[in-house]
Amino acid sequence: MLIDIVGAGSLGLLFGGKLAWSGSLVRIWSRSAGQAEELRHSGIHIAKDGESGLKVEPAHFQSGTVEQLGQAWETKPGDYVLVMTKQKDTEAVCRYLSQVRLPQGSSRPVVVCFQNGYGHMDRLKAILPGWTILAAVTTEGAKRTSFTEVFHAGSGDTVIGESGVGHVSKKIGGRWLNLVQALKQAGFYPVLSNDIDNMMFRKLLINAVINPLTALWRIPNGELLKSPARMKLMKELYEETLAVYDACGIRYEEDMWDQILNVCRATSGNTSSMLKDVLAGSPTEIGWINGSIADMALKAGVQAPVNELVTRLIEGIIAEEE
Ligand SMILES: NC(=O)C1=CN([C@@H]2O[C@H](COP(=O)(O)OP(=O)(O)OC[C@H]3O[C@@H](n4cnc5c(N)ncnc54)[C@H](OP(=O)(O)O)[C@@H]3O)[C@@H](O)[C@H]2O)C=CC1
Ligand SMILES: CC(C)(CO)C(=O)C(=O)O
Repeated sequence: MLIDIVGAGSLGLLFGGKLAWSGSLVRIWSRSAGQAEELRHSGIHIAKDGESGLKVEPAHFQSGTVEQLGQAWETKPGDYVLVMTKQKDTEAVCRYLSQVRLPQGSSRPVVVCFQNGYGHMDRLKAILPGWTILAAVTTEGAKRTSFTEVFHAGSGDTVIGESGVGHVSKKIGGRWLNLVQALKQAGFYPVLSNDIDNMMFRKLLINAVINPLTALWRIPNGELLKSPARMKLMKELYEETLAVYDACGIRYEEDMWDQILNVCRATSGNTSSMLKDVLAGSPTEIGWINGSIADMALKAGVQAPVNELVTRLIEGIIAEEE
C-alpha cells in the first residue's frame, strides 16, 4: 500500500514520519522545493516530551513538491492521499488532484481530509466527483518546528469515515482497513466511524468555544477557566452553537460543556491552533469554525450573533492588502 501525504506541515510530518518509520510506503509532497530538498537530505525528526524522539531516515520515504505528485501519479498513483493542508489551501489542492491524469485502468486514490472545521467536505466532493473522499477527525496534537522537525504535543484518537452519508447503521466492512492497520502500526489510534459528521460537529463545537477566545485574549487554553468573565463568554458561544445544532437536527452529547472544560484542562498549557495562526500573522480557520456555525444558523433561520461577532473580530486581526 502506498500513501501520499500532501502538506509537510505539523500533521503531515507527524503522520508521514511515523507511517514511514513503521514501514509503510510513504511519499510526502510539500509546497516548497526547499522543504522537499531538506526532507530528502535530513529526514524527519519527531520530538515528544519525556520520550527520546524518533529519527526517520530519508531512505525510508520519498519527498517532492506537490507538482511532482502529478508526475508520480501519472505512472504510480498512491492508494491513499492524506490531505494535511489548512482549510484555506485544501480546495486548491483538490482541484489540482482532479486534473492529474491517472494511468488507464488504475483506481483513484482514496482522499482523506484532516481539516478542523465544517463545510469543506461538500465543496471537496464537488471538486472531485466520483472520488472516494473520507473525513478524519484527529485529536493528535502536532507543531512543526522546522522544515524537518515536528513536536508531537499529545496523542489522541483519529476517527475516519465517509461524510455526508448520514448515520449508517450497517457495520463498516473491510474497506479502508489497510489504512487503519498502517496507522495502528505507526502508533496512532485510528477508528473507522459510520457517523463521522457527528464527530466533526463535536470537534467543531469544542473548537468554536475555545479557539476564537484564546486567540482574541492571547492565552493558553487552560487560562480560559481562570475568570468568570471568560467562562461567561465561553458559555454564550456554547449555548448559541447548541441552539444552532438543535435547529439543524444535529445530535450532541448531554455533557458537552463538561467535555469542553476537560479539553481546556487537558490542554491547559497549549496554544490553540487559532492563537498560533494569529501570533504567526497567518490566516486562521475561523471561517470554517465559527463562520460555518453562523452559515448553518442562517440556513436554518436562527440567529448566531456571538459566532458572527467572534468571526468578524478574528477576521479583522489580519489586514489583507487591497
Ligand atoms: N496540528 C494539529 O495538531 C492538528 C491540525 N488539524 C488540522 O489539520 C490541518 C493541517 O494543520 P497543520 O498541520 O497544523 O497545519 P500546518 O500549517 O502546520 O501545515 C499545513 C501545510 O500545508 C502546506 N501547504 C499549503 N498549501 C499547499 C499545497 N498547495 N501543496 C502542498 N502543501 C501545501 C503548508 O506549506 P508551507 O509551510 O510551505 O506553507 C504547510 O506545510 C488544519 O486544517 C488543522 O485544523 C487537526 C487536528 C490537529
Ligand atoms: C482542542 C484544541 C482547542 C486544542 O488546542 C484544538 O483542536 C485546536 O487548538 O485547534
